[in-house]
Amino acid sequence: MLACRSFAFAAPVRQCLRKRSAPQRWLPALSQTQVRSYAVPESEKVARFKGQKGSNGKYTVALIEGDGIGPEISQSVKNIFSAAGAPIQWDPIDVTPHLKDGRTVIPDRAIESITKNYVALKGPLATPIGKGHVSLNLTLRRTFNLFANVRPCRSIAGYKTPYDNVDTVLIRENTEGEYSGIEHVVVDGVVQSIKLITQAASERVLKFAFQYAEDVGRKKVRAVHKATIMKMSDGLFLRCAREISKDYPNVDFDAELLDNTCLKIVTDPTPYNDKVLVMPNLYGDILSDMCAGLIGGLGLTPSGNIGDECSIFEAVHGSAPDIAGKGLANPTALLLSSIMMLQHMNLNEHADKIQKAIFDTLAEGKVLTGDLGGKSKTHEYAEAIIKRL
Ligand SMILES: NC(=O)C1=CN([C@@H]2O[C@H](COP(=O)(O)OP(=O)(O)OC[C@H]3O[C@@H](n4cnc5c(N)ncnc54)[C@H](O)[C@@H]3O)[C@@H](O)[C@H]2O)C=CC1
Ligand SMILES: O=C(O)CCC(=O)C(=O)O
Ligand SMILES: [Mg+2]
Repeated sequence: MLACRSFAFAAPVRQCLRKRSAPQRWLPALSQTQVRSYAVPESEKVARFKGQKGSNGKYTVALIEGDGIGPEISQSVKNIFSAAGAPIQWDPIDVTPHLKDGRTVIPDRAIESITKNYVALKGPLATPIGKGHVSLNLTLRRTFNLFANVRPCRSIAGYKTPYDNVDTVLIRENTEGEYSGIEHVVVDGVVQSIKLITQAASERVLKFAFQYAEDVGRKKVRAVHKATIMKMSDGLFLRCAREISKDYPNVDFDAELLDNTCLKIVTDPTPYNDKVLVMPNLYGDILSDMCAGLIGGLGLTPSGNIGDECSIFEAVHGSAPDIAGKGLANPTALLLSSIMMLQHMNLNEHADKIQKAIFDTLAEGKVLTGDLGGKSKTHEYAEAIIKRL
């Protein structure tokens, strides 16, 4: 099983984060080369990706295909990576849970693969409602201490929505908060669910958010909270944010109440383009789906679950049971997550090449899946991307 994991950056990582002067690849790349990058900061790659190239010149990445539309969209990623000559070999793993000592656990083989390979790409995993096993998505995040969930959301050139220039970055605390899973019946008809907020977990995600803002050249970190109501829990998160902000004099800081953030983003998202939003778990879950709605839906938004020792990349969306098995799914969100993964592994040339083919295909607008108003099947869209490589 996993070794004990630190709740803060280890000292050498901390030094590495402070010393770096970031090559600001994320935003400048947009205007200079039209290659749109979803990179996590350079410091994260240096500090976190420790994978070894195999004797065949390839890196092994654990692959969880997932449920519902998972296998269809994973197939698109595999086909496109293979056509692009990306130096990745997949290690397919099964995370079907079983009971051990009364607890839901993921198979050891899956844990070993992710631990050994440092990175995984994950399709969506369905969670039963109200009963059954705990969310495997949350279990993976907690098992590997993937404390920061980075969820960027950018308008797609050529795809018209009510908003033209959305470019939000949301960082969600990923291990505790409202999703701590501590619930019990007090007496019949009375249930209590505990929102756990700790200083350690708050500080590590806040440090990550400030470092991220500095690395990608965003002006401000904004903490999104509801400390007016949850005075102690969100109050602690906010207090930690104010303290951590003092270590980052080059990044401005402010805070906003969650309900006000929702109102403002859907009214005009552009003022959020120079900010990094950081927040407790549940707020990040909800706001990230809301942001996806601004740019054309969940078929388009990627994410990275980042930890000190390994990272798992996945789309923001779920298993989409309403369209599963019909070839209707848009694989772009998982594809962009795989681009984030390549950038995290410092395989930027491959990331740029695939990313350009994706955005060019979308911009041309001839081969699109149904969610974007097109008529093409998942595999036809993937083939159109492959033709452009
Ligand atoms: N990280 C993960 O693995 C996540 C898993 N889930 C799980 O997924 C299951 C379904 O949840 P829902 O609430 O239905 O959310 P969902 O995200 O699966 O679907 C919401 C809506 O978006 C559409 N959609 C999602 N991804 C799409 C894509 N790639 N292309 C085109 N349309 C897409 C769906 O068809 C549906 O209409 C649940 O069991 C839930 O627990 C939900 C969110 C995240
Ligand atoms: O684990 C789940 O069932 C849902 C997770 C989720 O909504 C998310 O990761 O955004
Ligand atoms: Mg969600």
